[in-house]
Amino acid sequence: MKHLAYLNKFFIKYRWRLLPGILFVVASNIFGVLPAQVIRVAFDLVAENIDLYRLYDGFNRQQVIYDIFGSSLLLFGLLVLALALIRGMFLFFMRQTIILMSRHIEYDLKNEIYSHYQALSMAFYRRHNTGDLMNRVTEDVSRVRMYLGPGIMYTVNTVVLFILVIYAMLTVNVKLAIYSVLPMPILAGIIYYVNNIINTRSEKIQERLSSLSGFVQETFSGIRVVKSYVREAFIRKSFAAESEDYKIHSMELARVQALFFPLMLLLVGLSNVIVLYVGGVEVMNGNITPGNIAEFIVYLSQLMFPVMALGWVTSLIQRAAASQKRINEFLHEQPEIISVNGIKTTVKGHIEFNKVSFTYPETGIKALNEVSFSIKPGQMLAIIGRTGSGKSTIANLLMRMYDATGGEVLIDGTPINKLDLDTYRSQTGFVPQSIFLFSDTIARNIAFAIDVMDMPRVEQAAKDAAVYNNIIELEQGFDTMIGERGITLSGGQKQRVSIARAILKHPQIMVFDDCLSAVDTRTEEEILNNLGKVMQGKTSIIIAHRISTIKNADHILVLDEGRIIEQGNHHTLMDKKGAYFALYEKQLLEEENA
Ligand SMILES: Nc1ncnc2c1ncn2[C@@H]1O[C@H](COP(=O)(O)OP(=O)(O)OP(=O)(O)O)[C@@H](O)[C@H]1O
Repeated sequence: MKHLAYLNKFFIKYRWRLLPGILFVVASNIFGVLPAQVIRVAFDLVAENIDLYRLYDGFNRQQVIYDIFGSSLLLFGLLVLALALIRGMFLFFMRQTIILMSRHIEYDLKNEIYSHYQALSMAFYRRHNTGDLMNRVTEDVSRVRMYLGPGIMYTVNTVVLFILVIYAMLTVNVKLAIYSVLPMPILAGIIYYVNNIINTRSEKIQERLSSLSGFVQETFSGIRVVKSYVREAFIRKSFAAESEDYKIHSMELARVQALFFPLMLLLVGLSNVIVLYVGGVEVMNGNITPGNIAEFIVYLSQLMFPVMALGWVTSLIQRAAASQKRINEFLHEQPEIISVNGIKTTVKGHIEFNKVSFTYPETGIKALNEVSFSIKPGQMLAIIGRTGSGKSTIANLLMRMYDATGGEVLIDGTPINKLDLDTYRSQTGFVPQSIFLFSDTIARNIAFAIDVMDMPRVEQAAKDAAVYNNIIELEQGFDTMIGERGITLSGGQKQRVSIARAILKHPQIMVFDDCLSAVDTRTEEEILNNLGKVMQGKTSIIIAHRISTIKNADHILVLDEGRIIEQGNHHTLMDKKGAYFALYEKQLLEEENA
């Protein structure tokens, strides 16, 4: 329950919805209880008047008595109707305040979680899968809303109705009141017990559903692999097995649910029988009137819902508490990458790595080991090395996706973690190794860094990235949808759109992480030439596998197992006749053979 205390701030924020809401609940219940008393009076009136009517049998007056009797019954009928209408009005306002409040809080909570997610660092995203992140912002928030809306509404409703009805019962006849509410605690207990079973089973179903949708999502994302390996039948079988599991759990739930209502009706029926029997005896003893029995039956029917709600709301609150616990776990996660009072400055582009080491927190893999180098504004740094040698890790540290675990990364002489994160990142451009494009138009993908679309800038960026001609050849040009809802670009086109997206920013520091691998050498040369112009006076870091890509760089680092094994420019490295030279020879040979 303590986890739900987190939501109290929202109750304060929306107090002017909650407080009137509670008043409306009370008012609707008062008008819900009153009709029972009107019915009792009407019932007794009928009993009395029938006797009176018979007494005047054969007299002229009998018709007058009949008329008075008829019109007073009509009056009672109208009174019951009016009370029901007033109750209905308050019920409407009750929902309009409390349920609407829960929707407002749901909206606030979702936004709060989402923006917190955005503040969290890469390591957090590595630790948790996307399904989990999505579930907490959708499923868990929905459960919490059930507590905020129906949970609170029915709890107040139950308490108020209980007090009013039990009080009304006790004022009529204590003995009858005790007898008729006797089965109620049993009813509430059973409902609570059955509800818990239902919830545990629902939870299992939910888990199965998540795993089923995860399975479907993955197999459709990888549909090309599935088809090319002719694994459709195998995947279908796995899907059927997952569905079977889901079906079994759903059927188990349906069995319990099927028992639920008959059991409840049995206990309610039992209460009615007790009222009729004990009430009948009391009427015969002259302690109560037959109208009181009718009144009691109405009370009992009114109590039925709160008793049901009691069990339901209890388990609903338990589930909401479990969900809020999960939400709080994420909300209390602190971003590892922070910049408190960071320096907001214009970056010139002087980069220095001073004995930088880095170990990935998730795996404990030491990806960089005392790496030192320096590069001045306007220069191009190239990084080459075997796969897994730590090249992308340098890019990650430069973009401050992670902080170095040893040594220092300095930007214009200032430690990178002293700079304001957003200001710094807004002056850097990054083209990641695994290209990610949004399911949107090409233009909007390229213009991702800016708030207002600027077509001339988009077109220029596309030209610089040597993808302009490919785009205008498409039927809808820059307005062509790409991604899941649109066309599929080739690997090289995707890389170039991604480069255009970074170029458009005109950043002071640009990092290209192996993003020319799917581009042919001629186009690569064109892009590098354009970059030379765009990045004049700015710093670029190019990670590559081909020497042809980097041979014109001002400084080249050769990495191996997280260490720099050679550095210099193309000529000095060639003269060394070391690892770089060997790689060059090897690639030259491969090219000749090709
Ligand atoms: N996010 C991560 N979490 C844990 N370990 C990682 C992560 N990213 C990389 N590594 C590990 O760190 C080491 C260096 O990886 P890195 O991606 O920097 O190599 P790379 O030189 O860029 O390789 P490639 O040329 O194949 O892209 C590898 O052993 C890799 O398994």
